[in-house]
This record gives sequence, structure tokens and C-alpha cells, in this order.
Amino acid sequence: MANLDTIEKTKEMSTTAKAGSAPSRAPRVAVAGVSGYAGGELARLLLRHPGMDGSAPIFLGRARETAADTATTIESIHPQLAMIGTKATHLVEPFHWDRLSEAGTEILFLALPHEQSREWAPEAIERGIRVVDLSGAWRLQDESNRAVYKLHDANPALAAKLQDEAVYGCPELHRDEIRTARLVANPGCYSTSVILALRPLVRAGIVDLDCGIICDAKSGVSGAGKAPTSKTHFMYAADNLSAYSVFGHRHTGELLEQLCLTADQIQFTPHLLPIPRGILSTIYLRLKHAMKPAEIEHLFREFYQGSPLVRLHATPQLPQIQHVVRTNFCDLGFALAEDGKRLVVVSCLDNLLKGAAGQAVQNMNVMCGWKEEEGLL
Ligand SMILES: NC(=O)C1=CN([C@@H]2O[C@H](COP(=O)(O)OP(=O)(O)OC[C@H]3O[C@@H](n4cnc5c(N)ncnc54)[C@H](OP(=O)(O)O)[C@@H]3O)[C@@H](O)[C@H]2O)C=CC1
Ligand SMILES: CC(=O)N[C@@H](CCC(=O)OP(=O)(O)O)C(=O)O
Repeated sequence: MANLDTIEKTKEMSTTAKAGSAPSRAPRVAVAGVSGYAGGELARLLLRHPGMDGSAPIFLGRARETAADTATTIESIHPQLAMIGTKATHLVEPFHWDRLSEAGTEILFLALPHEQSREWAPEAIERGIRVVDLSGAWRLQDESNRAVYKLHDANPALAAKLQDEAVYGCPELHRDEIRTARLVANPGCYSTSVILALRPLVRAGIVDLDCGIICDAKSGVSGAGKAPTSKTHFMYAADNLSAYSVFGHRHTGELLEQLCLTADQIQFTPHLLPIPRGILSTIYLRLKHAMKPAEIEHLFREFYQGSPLVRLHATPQLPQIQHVVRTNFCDLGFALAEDGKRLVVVSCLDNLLKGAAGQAVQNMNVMCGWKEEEGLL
């Protein structure tokens, strides 16, 4: 179990050694949860990543439960990954801390249920391993927002310290902190689409928050992970469109914290779309003063200058799911009413890529001092 003293010591070592400097060699990387949807995409991206220099990541399944549990191969779980990258056969090994330490692991991706990430991230950091966590376990600073995840901390003082240190892994917003972070909390998929659409506008102070912002978001079924439920079963999801978690979806807290809004200023309603992957968020708001489309466009372009994975459509074009699926981009577009005040912003991304694995690799690139889009275009 991780403890506070060693966590402090590894922090000193980590900031001295890794203060944003580009490594001269490929970092030793591991992926836990590689058999899941997000883990599979991570494996694909890492196997083809030029910075990995042919050195394959360590792929990890569940911890060994019986002596009979042995390693399997990545292509037996994800056949689409056969012959990708180094073209070697890559093992998926049972999770074991000693294996990670002996291999000199520097960055560990956690593509796991929230509870498991909350338990394993402190242990990794104590061992001097930097973490990119794809779950919601460390994204929220406000305890009342985090309560939606029902997390349990074996060592609450240590967890509070790490929570304080965790950086919200949206590079377009927090690039500088991510460079030296030990714990990067990769954003939620819906949250990424809404935050990237709204942050330039809210920050510029042009949104009439008294009128409220409405986010109508729709996601493909892979957003729910690989375990089927009655709501993601083909018979429910196919030829259907349904709203859910109308008040209190777990991504709402991320919107409040990252956009500095209060709950009465934004309504987020997710819907399940009968497609495998992709998110489209349509966001309705009112501006304080009438503006011209060119002024809105300028605002977005200025904010995302130097952000290679956000693409702005020229009006009147609007983003579509087909244009972003299997890419690492978030596409943004908008329409402004003739009164210059009613603004609709549309944001699109692939939930498994820019909404999860792609963004996680983008974070790794920033942590390694590489080009942010390395291996992602
Ligand atoms: N799907 C998406 O679009 C997005 C997902 N995320 C987050 O990323 C994480 C992974 O999501 P996703 O890939 O969809 O989920 P999946 O359900 O598809 O995969 C979960 C993975 O975690 C493993 N796992 C489950 N329990 C344990 C455990 N106790 N110990 C070790 N491994 C375990 C599973 O292994 P096994 O195969 O053995 O069951 C599997 O590899 C989640 O936290 C999710 O919230 C974030 C953004 C978007
Ligand atoms: C379609 C679908 O069910 N989507 C998921 C998206 C959650 C997700 O993946 O994000 P986290 O990392 O916060 O779990 C949901 O609405 O719960």
C-alpha cells in the first residue's frame, strides 16, 4: 500500500528528472485494461507510435487469480491488432507490480473501472511511475462532484494529496501542468466535446449565463464499455434514440469545474445513439451582446492556435460524426442567428480516441516533451 513519505520522495525525483524534457529514448510504457475498448485503442496507437521506437508497451490484463492464469496475446483479444507496428506477437500478461518495476516502467496507462484506478494510481506513483488514468477516478477536485463515482480510499490522506496534485488531462487547456504531472486524469468523452466547444466562449466572458447553456449530447454505444447491459443490448439500442441521466450525469461535474460554472448555468443531457462510436454535442446559448460570425470564428481560432487536434469548420459547415470517427480530432463548428445573439455550437469526436485513448496518448506526448500530435494524425 502506498504511503505519504515515499510519495513525497518520488515527487522530488520525478520533477527533477522529468521537468518537460524530451527523453532521448522511448519511455517504458504499460497499459492496464488492454482487453477493454479504450485499452484496445491505446494498444493500437502505441504499437504504431513513432516515439516508441519499436519498443512495445507492456500489455496487462487482470491480476493473476490462480496459477493457471497465464499470458495470452493481444491479437487473440483484439484480432485487428495482428501484425500492427512492430509486427511481433505481443503478450498480454497478468497484472503484477513487480513486473512493472523490474521493467523500469515510466508511464502507466490505466484503462480500468474507476474504483480500480483509484486504488492503483497511488501505488504506481509511489513506485515512481507516472500515470495517465482514463477513468473518472481523479478528474474531479470538488468532493461533492466526485461523490457520483462512490470511490473508496484505503488511505484518505494520501488520496487527498494525490487528488490535489492530479492534472485534468485536457492538453488544450492544461498543457503546461501536464508536462511535469505525475498523475494525469484523462477527461470524460462527453466532457471533452462540451468543454472544447465552450471554453473559448466562456473564458471570453461573452456568454449570457443568466439564460443558461443547454448541451444536447449523443454518443455511440462503445461509450458504455464492452460489458453489455439491458440499455446497450442490440435489441434496445438498435433503431433507437434515447435520453438518459438527464440531471446528474457523472460528466456534469467536469463541465462545472473546467468551465467555472454553477449547476443552474448549464444543462447537460446525454443520449444513446445506435452507432458503435462517435459523439456529437449540440450546444445552445445566448450571447450578452450581438456579435458577428467572424468575431466568433476569430475567438475560436485564437484560442486553439497551437492545438493541432482541434479543427474548426468554416461556417456554414458543421461537424459530423462520420468526419471524426477513427480520428483523434475534435471538430467544432457554429451557427449564429441573424440577431447575432443566439449561438449554436456543434462539437464532434470519437469517444474512444479524442474522448479516451487518443487524448491519453496526446497527454503522453506532452509529458515526454514530444509534438502533441505525434502518432495521432
Ligand atoms: N468507452 C469510452 O468511450 C470511454 C471510456 N472511458 C473510461 O476508460 C475506462 C475503460 O473504459 P472501457 O475501455 O470502455 O471499458 P471496458 O469495459 O471496455 O474495459 C474495461 C477493462 O478493465 C479491465 N478490468 C475490469 N475490472 C478489472 C480489475 N478489477 N482489475 C483489472 N482489470 C480490470 C477489463 O478486463 P477484462 O477484459 O478482464 O474484463 C477491461 O480490460 C473506464 O474507466 C471508462 O470510464 C473514458 C472515456 C471514454
Ligand atoms: C454511451 C455511454 O454510456 N457513455 C458513458 C460515457 C461515460 C464514459 O465513458 O466516461 P467515464 O470515463 O466518465 O466513465 C456514460 O454515459 O456513462
